[in-house]
Amino acid sequence: MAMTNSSKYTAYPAVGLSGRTWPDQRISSAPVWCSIDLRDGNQALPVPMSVDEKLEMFRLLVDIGFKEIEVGFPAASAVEYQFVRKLIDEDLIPRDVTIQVLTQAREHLVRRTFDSLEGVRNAIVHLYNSTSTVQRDVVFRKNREEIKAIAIDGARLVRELADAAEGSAIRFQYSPESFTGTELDYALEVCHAVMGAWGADESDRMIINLPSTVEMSTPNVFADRIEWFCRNLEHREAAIVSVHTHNDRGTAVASAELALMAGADRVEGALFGNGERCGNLDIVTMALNMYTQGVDPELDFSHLSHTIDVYRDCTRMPVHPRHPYAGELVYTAFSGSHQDAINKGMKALADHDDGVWNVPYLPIDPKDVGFSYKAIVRINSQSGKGGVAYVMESAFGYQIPRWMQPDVGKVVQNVVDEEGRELSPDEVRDLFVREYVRLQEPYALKKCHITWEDEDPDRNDEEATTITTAVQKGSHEFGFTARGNGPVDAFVKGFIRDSGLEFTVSDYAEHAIGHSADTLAVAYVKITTSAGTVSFGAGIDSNISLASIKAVLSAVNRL
Ligand SMILES: CC(=O)SCCNC(=O)CCNC(=O)[C@H](O)C(C)(C)COP(=O)(O)OP(=O)(O)OC[C@H]1O[C@@H](n2cnc3c(N)ncnc32)[C@H](O)[C@@H]1OP(=O)(O)O
Ligand SMILES: CC(C)C(=O)C(=O)O
Repeated sequence: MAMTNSSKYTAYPAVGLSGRTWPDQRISSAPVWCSIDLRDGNQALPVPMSVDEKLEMFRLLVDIGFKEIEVGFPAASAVEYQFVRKLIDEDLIPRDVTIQVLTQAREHLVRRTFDSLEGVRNAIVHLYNSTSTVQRDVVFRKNREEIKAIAIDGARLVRELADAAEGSAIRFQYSPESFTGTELDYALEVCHAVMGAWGADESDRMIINLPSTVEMSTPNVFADRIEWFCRNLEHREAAIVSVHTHNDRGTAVASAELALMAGADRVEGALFGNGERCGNLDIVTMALNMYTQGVDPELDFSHLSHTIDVYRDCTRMPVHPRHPYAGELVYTAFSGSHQDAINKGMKALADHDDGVWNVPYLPIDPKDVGFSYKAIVRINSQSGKGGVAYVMESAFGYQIPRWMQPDVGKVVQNVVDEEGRELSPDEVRDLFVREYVRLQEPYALKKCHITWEDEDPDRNDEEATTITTAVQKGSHEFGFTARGNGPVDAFVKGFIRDSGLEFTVSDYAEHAIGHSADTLAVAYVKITTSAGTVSFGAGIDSNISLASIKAVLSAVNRL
């Protein structure tokens, strides 16, 4: 059935903001971050966290560097209440961290919330009531004044209880919940009323948190709303403007980023975007977006796998393999042209590292978030020569020369096509060795002795090296002695003379693998027959001369 009912939805209204400034702004410093993993994240889980799981998550959030952490909705359940008590009773809150608790603007819930906070050093009490048109009409059946009165009554009670909480420094936060479904002027009116009830001023700033409880518009419209709100807020200096974006349209991060450009000071969100429905703003993504623009996010995600492990354990939620920065496939290229560019980019970086990360297809250095370069390139049927060369070099140290890469790429491509699966790095290496190195048919080198003549100004360089070999061909063994300008030249001359084959070595490269006593030499050759046929071979030996002779023989065997 086709989707023919779009007419039952209405378009979100534009703000009509003139002279908007946010499009020209840049995010140049970290906002105040508030983690809501233990509240909005938790309330959205099929199985909410236990007290122990909440504690494990709390410790992770502290380690990451959050200074404000919404730890729950203490009036909601025994676990929520007990967790707050545990943090306070067992003195588990670092001195530079402020816990935040959420409550509806309802008297019994506010009172219970304050009970949970008894003895706390610092806390933010976060009060909310829904102000949206639809909730006014269908949930509360109250008009604008009556809904505003809920907020004011709640705020007054919070002020009274906070004043009575001796020894505790309580700050205040108010959210006109469902802000995105609320007329802007009305949201502002309610926030002004709450500010008045709390007596917020520059020395005692309240947090006004503007949630896209349901994300309803493109991020630019949300940004317009935030800029409009900041412009029209009386006593802007008495408020910290915070945003709390949801991801119903898949743009929670963009909305929060544009909101910062539009004047917001603070951002609430959760690790990997956990939260109601399609989730909250993903703080990992937003922080790393800032980081990759050269801005210190003041949150530490340098051990992202540990963050993922704790998150999975506590929430029982997976992290999608394509999740920005964190998914297990986001640092991997399977496709040939990407692999080729990454291979060249990594090489360029190694050759002249000026401290600036600039590798194609990799917006962040995986090492900055604790991942290795191991899986940057993986080999399947979409892969190309550059990818194969990258795997061979990064995993095993083989520097396959550019002129040989297309041939090796084709060999690997044929196998992945045939097998219809990914090849592991070990399988790629084994295939290379099988195909180019370990070839004993039809010719196998049995013996090889090389001598050089002493330095002699009258010496003919063309004849300076003498080689004596024994070569097996099937059941027949033949040997030759030949002279040349080096071992390869001497071997080729003798071999051509005795085997009757006609070829020249048209390309040659060599390098060492490993260190000190374990060093091996690898040689690569391309030979071209008199008929124009080309063949590639490689040789490995602790002796570089033998490695190159073996490479020639491998290329001959592959003809
Ligand atoms: C957008 C957000 O994420 S907001 C956070 C939401 N989080 C949660 O809801 C999780 C925690 N909440 C809970 O555990 C429960 O809802 C509780 C314990 C807070 C309250 O539970 P209950 O009293 O059983 O009520 P319930 O949750 O069904 O709430 C609905 C009632 O609260 C009323 N209500 C909701 N908010 C308010 C408010 N600010 N002021 C007055 N009444 C309110 C509703 O109108 C409704 O009233 P009705 O019963 O007369 O129709
Ligand atoms: C309580 C508020 C901030 C909330 O969670 C929301 O509106 O999504």
